[in-house]
Amino acid sequence: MFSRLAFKGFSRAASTTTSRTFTPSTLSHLNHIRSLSTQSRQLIDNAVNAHPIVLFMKGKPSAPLCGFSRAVVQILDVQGADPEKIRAYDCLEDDQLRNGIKEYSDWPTIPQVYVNGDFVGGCDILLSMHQSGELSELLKNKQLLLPIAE
Ligand SMILES: N[C@@H](CCC(=O)N[C@@H](CS)C(=O)NCC(=O)O)C(=O)O
Ligand code: FES
Repeated sequence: MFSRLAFKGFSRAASTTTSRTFTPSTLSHLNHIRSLSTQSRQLIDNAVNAHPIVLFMKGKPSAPLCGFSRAVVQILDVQGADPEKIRAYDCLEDDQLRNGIKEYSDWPTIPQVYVNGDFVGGCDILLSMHQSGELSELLKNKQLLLPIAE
């Protein structure tokens, strides 16, 4: 079974400002936004690097709430990825994470898969890598397979 951890600790940053004129006070407001964004980035960075395989998805691995997320869970399962080495985050539980992860990776959608801190891709890329054998090679090289699947 995959483990799941709700992503806590995000501070809510305003995404827009209605002011069109940059006064010292609005600039200070923007700095505030930037610092919160940096904080969010750091939290995501910590999460991405805390486990060999990190999956940002909708729902839980045991109960995905979107077909794309379900497909990625199934691909990792079929590949024989070691569940102990996977940490999944439910982006539907945290809007800051749902938006922040897209900014972090510069990738517009969920699911997102990271291996050893590197962004690998979403559903289409994982599926393509699965079919080509590239995913198998990656997981094998990084020693992320269950012993029986090696
Ligand atoms: N082609 C994408 C499919 C994933 C996708 O389109 N996700 C959408 C719908 S679940 C998404 O994340 N939209 C933004 C959102 O819901 O925040 C992939 O390869 O991963
Ligand atoms: S939640 Fe509708 S396509 Fe993913």
